[in-house]
Amino acid sequence: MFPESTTGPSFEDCSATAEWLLSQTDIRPLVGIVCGSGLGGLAEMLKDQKAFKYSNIPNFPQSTVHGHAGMLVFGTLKGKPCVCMQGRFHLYEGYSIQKVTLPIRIFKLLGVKTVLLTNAAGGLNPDYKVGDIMLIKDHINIPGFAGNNPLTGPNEERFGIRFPSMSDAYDKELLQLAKAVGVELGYGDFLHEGVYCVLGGPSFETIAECRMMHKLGADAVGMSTVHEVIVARHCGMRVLALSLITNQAVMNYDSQKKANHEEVLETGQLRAEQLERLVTSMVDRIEDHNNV
Ligand SMILES: O=P(O)(O)O[C@H]1O[C@H](CO)[C@@H](O)[C@H]1O
Ligand code: HPA
Repeated sequence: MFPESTTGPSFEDCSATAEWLLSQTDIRPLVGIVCGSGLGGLAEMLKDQKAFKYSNIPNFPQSTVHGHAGMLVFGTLKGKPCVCMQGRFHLYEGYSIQKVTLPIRIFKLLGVKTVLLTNAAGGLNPDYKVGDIMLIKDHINIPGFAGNNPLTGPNEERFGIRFPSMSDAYDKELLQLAKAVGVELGYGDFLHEGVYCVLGGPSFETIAECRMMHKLGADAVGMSTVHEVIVARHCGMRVLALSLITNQAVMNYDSQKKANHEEVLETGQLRAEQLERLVTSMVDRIEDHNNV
């Protein structure tokens, strides 16, 4: 038997939430978007909006972090039906990892084929500058090393298999497309492809931890996204994820700099428009199919 804390919301709970949402709107989303810290402006790009406060959605957790509005917005982007989480959940908010990733399973049950995830992240790669965009090509799941994986517990076969691969987590076709679209938009000088490392938070990293992650091959660090990617891939949705480098991780003992959430939100505002353009152009160009 699995302990209660590792079972998470049931398939029936997820279905009930999806059915409730589908009964409230005619939009049948093919693309699901998750907005990172300070990046919620993306949701405003949706046309013909139908928005739900998280507090009004059955079984949904509540957003508790500044910069995460707590609204689920349905609408169209470039004519394509989308659903957008204006605010995500994080482990450090105290939710179980299954609850943190519940909306991704709801996306699946709503009919979503492709998930576009955004986040704010600290740059570990010395070549990255504040305001750069990193397309995520791979991840390092530090909580996962210690057994904190969203697929822990009995496997729900209706979503996916017990042991999903993660070597193909980030869709290569979408990555190529995002690079091409980024260059077309003139973002070539501040667009990278790199590895995202997730930590539990909410405390920011020590200098030694930043040095360790960089040595392990990580280019950016954050406290989200990876759990969502694992759940999205488990149920066969395609994934594109990108980080806005909102601050440079402190790697040097001589530095007076300290990571802080205000800087994260400020950088989000500075680059919001460019990020919105990139995501909108991607939505316009992606083809809607699964990639299991
Ligand atoms: O990953 P998102 O949700 O963008 O948020 C990032 O910003 C917060 C820290 O400032 C952390 O929650 C980190 O994960
Ligand atoms: N560390 C962890 N998470 C973050 C950071 C960071 O430096 N910046 C934005 N989210």
